Amino acid sequence: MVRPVDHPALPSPKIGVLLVNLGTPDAPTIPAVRRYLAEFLSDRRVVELPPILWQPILRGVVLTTRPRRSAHAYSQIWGERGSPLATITADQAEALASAFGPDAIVDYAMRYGARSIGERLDAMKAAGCERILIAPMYPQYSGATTASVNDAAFAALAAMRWQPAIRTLPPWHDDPAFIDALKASIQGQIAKLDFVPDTLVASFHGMPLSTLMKGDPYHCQCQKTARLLGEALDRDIIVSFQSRLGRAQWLEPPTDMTLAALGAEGRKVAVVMPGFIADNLETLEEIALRGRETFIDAGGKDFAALTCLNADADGVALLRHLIARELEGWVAPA
Ligand SMILES: C=CC1=C(C)c2cc3[nH]c(cc4nc(cc5[nH]c(cc1n2)c(C)c5CCC(=O)O)C(CCC(=O)O)=C4C)c(C)c3C=C
Ligand SMILES: [Fe+2]
Ligand SMILES: [Fe+2]
Repeated sequence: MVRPVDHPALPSPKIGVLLVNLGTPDAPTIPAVRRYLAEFLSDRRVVELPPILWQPILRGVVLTTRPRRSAHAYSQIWGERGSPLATITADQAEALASAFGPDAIVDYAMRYGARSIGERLDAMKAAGCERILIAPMYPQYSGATTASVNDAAFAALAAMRWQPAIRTLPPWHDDPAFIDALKASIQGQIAKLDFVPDTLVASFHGMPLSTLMKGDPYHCQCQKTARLLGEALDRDIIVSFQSRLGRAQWLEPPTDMTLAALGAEGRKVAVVMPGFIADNLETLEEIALRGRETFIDAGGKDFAALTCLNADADGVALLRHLIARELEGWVAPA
């Protein structure tokens, strides 16, 4: 068959892997944080109130008060390369660049703010990706996180004439490889502390209690991660939920009250945050800085906030394992 001379050039077929995390402001400033929060908190997967009720509260109250406090929080954790969440996600993608063979492209995107999912999917398509794995970087599934990432990916696809084939990475909250990676990371970090923790707290990002009642599996998946981790480490783990926002009832118990009570009891505490695969504002500011303060103010002395798996060897090996399994049939096993 003869190809018309003006037929558009076609790149050779590739596989794409798109790591997607939450997103972060462009800068630790009030205007940048306001822009970020306006997009984030307008997502109906995140705040499920009808927009006619929520938007006046968001515009009139939340976006006039919260950005100042949040910008200050971000300024305390901002690094030379920017927001830790963005930097670590970039490092994870970089570390995986050649993990799935010469025909696979590994990239990353953010659900909110810069480096959007649509922009990166367009870039992958232009580079010849005919099959793409969307990999939301959340161990536990929730409508507000995993589903929101997948919605945004499929919305971007809706604008494409020639869509790539798509797979999405399932949650891995109970995957033995995740539990093993957490166990190794926690044991390694605890061995380097200058005290021996007698109490291990697993703090997860909170969600409104109503999401559990409506069938969101997030709460159960957090509990299961903590139970399996406790079994693997052969020790009790106290589960708590951080970052309550607004007046509605959230998942309980709250991490700040848990840490205050443990401080008052004189416990030696290590906090792990197995709901995040990369350190971010919630781990570095809310727990490592403010959580420590709460604990010390209540009378506690020994406190450690352990880091997430990040782009450390254990973290990269885990992501490689999870992604390789999902690419089965698309790329030959390594
Ligand atoms: C790990 C999963 C997360 C869930 C579940 C989640 C739910 C959720 N979050 C908010 C509101 C805010 N979250 C904020 C920051 C933030 N949230 C997550 C992850 C989850 N959120 C991360 C990783 C981060 C940090 C991002 C970074 O740049 O480092 C913020 C912004 C900061 C602040 O002002 O406190 C808000 C707001 C809701 C309402 C919600 C569930 C419905
Ligand atoms: Fe959040
Ligand atoms: Fe928070």
